[in-house]
Amino acid sequence: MPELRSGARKARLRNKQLDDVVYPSPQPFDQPEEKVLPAQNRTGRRVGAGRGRGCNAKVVAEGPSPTPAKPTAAGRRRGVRPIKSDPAAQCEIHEVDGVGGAEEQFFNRVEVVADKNLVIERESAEKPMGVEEEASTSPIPERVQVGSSPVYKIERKLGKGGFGQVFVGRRVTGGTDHTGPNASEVALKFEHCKSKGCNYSPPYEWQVYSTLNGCYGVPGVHHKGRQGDYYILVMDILGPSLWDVWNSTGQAMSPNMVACIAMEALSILEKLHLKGFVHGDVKPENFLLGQPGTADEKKLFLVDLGLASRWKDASSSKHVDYDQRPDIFRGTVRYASVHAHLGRTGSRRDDLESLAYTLIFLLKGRLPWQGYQGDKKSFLVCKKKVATSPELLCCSCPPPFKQFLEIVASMKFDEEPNYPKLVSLFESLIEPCMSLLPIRIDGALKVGQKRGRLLENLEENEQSKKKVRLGTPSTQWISVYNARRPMKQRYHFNVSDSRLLHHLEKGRDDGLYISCVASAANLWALIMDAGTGFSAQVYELSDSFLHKDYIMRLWEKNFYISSLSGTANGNSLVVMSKGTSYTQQCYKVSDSFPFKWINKKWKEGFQVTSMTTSGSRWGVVMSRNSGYSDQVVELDFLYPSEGIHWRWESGYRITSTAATPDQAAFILSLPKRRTMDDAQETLRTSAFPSTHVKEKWSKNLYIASICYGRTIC
Ligand SMILES: Nc1ncnc2c1ncn2[C@@H]1O[C@H](COP(=O)(O)OP(=O)(O)OP(=O)(O)O)[C@@H](O)[C@H]1O
Repeated sequence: MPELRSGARKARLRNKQLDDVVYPSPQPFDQPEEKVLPAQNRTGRRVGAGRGRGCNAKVVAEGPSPTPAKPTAAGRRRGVRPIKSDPAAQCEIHEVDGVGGAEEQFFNRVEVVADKNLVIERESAEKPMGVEEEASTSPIPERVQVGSSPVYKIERKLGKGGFGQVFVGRRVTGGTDHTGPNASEVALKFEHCKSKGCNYSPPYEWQVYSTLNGCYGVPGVHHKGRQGDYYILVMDILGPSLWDVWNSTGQAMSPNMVACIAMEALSILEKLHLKGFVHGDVKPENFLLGQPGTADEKKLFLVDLGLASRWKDASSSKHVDYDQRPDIFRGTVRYASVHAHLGRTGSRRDDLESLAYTLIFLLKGRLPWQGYQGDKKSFLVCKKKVATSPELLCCSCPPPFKQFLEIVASMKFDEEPNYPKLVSLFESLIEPCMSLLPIRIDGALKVGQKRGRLLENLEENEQSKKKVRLGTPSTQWISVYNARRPMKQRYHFNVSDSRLLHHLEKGRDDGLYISCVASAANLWALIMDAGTGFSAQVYELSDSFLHKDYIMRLWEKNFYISSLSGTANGNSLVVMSKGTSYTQQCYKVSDSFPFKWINKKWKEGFQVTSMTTSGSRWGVVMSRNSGYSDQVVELDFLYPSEGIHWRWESGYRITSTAATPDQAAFILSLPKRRTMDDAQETLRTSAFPSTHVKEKWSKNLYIASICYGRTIC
């Protein structure tokens, strides 16, 4: 079966494919990949697309908890008291340090989310609303005249995307050229004014075309305006897309052909980037050749600027700021860069990574992440991309493709691509006789001329220092250290359930409270501090993740979750303390990282104060009055060192960490009050970092957060 995600998907296949071009019988993987649009587009276009399906998240406000068990005398005045893991005894609370919590407060505080079915909304192959439906109610006009344009008669359909339909427009009078304002034939892109991409204002793409008009490799736009219910763009007519060509040439292209495409695509992207834009949706369907039978028939063009965004601020000319919003995905799953999957602000490196996947697809006919279906598609595809080494992805490809991928996949967010060097990688694959080339490489030749030998050696050294994705997942301890005034800190690791009580009692006797807990291989790690500021502490070891009744009961007694950890086999250790600054708390358990929920709670004044995982599930605790003025998330399939460094530079510090066997998440916070010494360091170690901790202590750096899970690839 072809890779179709829904009936809607079928309907959206290009008319061109269905009507005009006769293909060899399709292979299971030969459907063009569908673009996924953000629910909220930073550029303001296509807001709302992709919404409405796939989100089963429920926020359940809980009713009153059962009456708490009466505290035992033994528990009174004790700072730390365990509650047995025996399920029958789970609700028995042995510690109470003054029972408080009026019902009102209790209700105020309770906001438990016990939903386990959160799916990533952006992944759903939701049919963008708009053109298709509107088309039936508002027929495409027979003649078009917008602004000062000549009158065009509408002829055959050239193509259709999620938002636009493109038709041939034949000039009714005059017009003798092939391209330009005086052309006899033009391409007319219709977008319905009610489509989500327009929302009664001209499509965002128009602004980009206006800024780029005349840019090398971008079709010229001659007129635009509204007629009836449609916004219409009049542009140069082009020929088949690389997707069409790939299909008509038996779904494989020669290295010579793909090398020409690589070089010319790079020169087009260079020009586009020079204008301050990134394309945001580089893929075979968006590269078109010139019209057959014209001088441009071997010339490459890049269309569809609907997802373009600025990498360089128009007024300041500075690079836009780094950010990560894991709920925002823009682009096409098959070709999107890993950073785009993870919701990082688009920059030049993303177009290049998408180009690498495009080239490898054209060459090999398949990418290893094709075939995933369903709500977790984007997650699974991204995971596969991270775990596929350039070596593996480019096996059977000539070496330049692997080199290209290695370079672009390890680029920094604000790094300027070395276009001449990238172009030159493919030179060895080009046939020497220019007139026989399947694609014209005029632009690439100009880019290549800039290249100097000296520069080349310099850059090669730089590249060799960079990390390349190895494709080998690894799990490690991630420990975070904060500078602070000297204090007593103690750690225990490889602690079995039965030894927990012993360590905690010993700590309590020495005036230490638990500041962090973590788990590896179903054994616990405990960090105990003298400087927590807590006045009382209880914990519960439970065979569920997380034990709602216990937490609610302790909330009622003015204890708040101060740390927690889950184990791979579904157990959890919840530590609740008095003496925190928190005034309200809520938590959520979810099957995928609950960024949407976190984002919603941020808006309500909550901040993440602890989080953990159990297998692939996440447990996130958020509190009001946490002492942070702002918070951000770094989420990745490996340790996101670059993102963390960007955040550090902006004053954020890691305040929570958690990792599954697939992903690591970091919460970074901006403290309301800056401390004198805000130094922070992180370590990743295969074994518990016992010797490292001692070294850090000698420098007054103390463990602030620790977890075990996915780090590197
Ligand atoms: N200038 C052109 N000349 C010829 N065909 C074109 C031209 N522009 C677009 N097309 C055809 O129309 C199709 C849809 O165009 P385009 O990608 O701009 O629409 P879209 O609705 O923005 O698509 P998407 O859903 O990818 O955002 C293209 O894939 C191509 O086949």
